Amino acid sequence: MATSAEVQPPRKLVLVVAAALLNSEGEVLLAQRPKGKPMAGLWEFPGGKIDPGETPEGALVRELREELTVEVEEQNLLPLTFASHAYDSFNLLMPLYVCRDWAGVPSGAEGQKLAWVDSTKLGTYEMPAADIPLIGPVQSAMKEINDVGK
Ligand SMILES: Nc1nc2c([nH]c(=O)n2[C@H]2C[C@H](O)[C@@H](COP(=O)(O)OP(=O)(O)OP(=O)(O)O)O2)c(=O)[nH]1
Repeated sequence: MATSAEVQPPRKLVLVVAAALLNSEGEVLLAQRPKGKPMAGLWEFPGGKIDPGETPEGALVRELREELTVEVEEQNLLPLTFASHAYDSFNLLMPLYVCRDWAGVPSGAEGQKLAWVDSTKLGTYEMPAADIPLIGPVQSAMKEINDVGK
């Protein structure tokens, strides 16, 4: 006999897209999830859900404009890695892009705090569980870019 736990509907797959914005100081931008949102207070890579019919890159350009007031060209979004994580209520799939070129100065248009973080401090910010495996690849990308700049 099946128990109620066994007949839970399958968790839905939520597609989110995010960016590691890297500045000329060799830092990456993190945004703090605002109060009232799930996972409020945690630090994340800017981005958001992909709307129906959008490409991931199109969604990311839109999200960066809405959240940070910066303009990014799709050609400046370079795929880095992805997060795949089973949260309690949904499965997250989130491609992560590196972006080093944008127009404007990032500001938290939705009231979110922003932090430019150097590679050694990245692990000290509390992030969503899905983001933990992203820290290593982002640090490697930062190191590679900073080494080339020396
Ligand atoms: N942007 C972003 N979202 C992340 C990260 N890590 C992570 O688990 N998430 C999760 C948190 C949310 O459940 C989901 C993003 O959804 P969201 O609610 O912020 O997206 P959205 O901007 O479309 O917001 P909304 O329209 O639903 O208010 O992905 C990350 O690094 N960046």
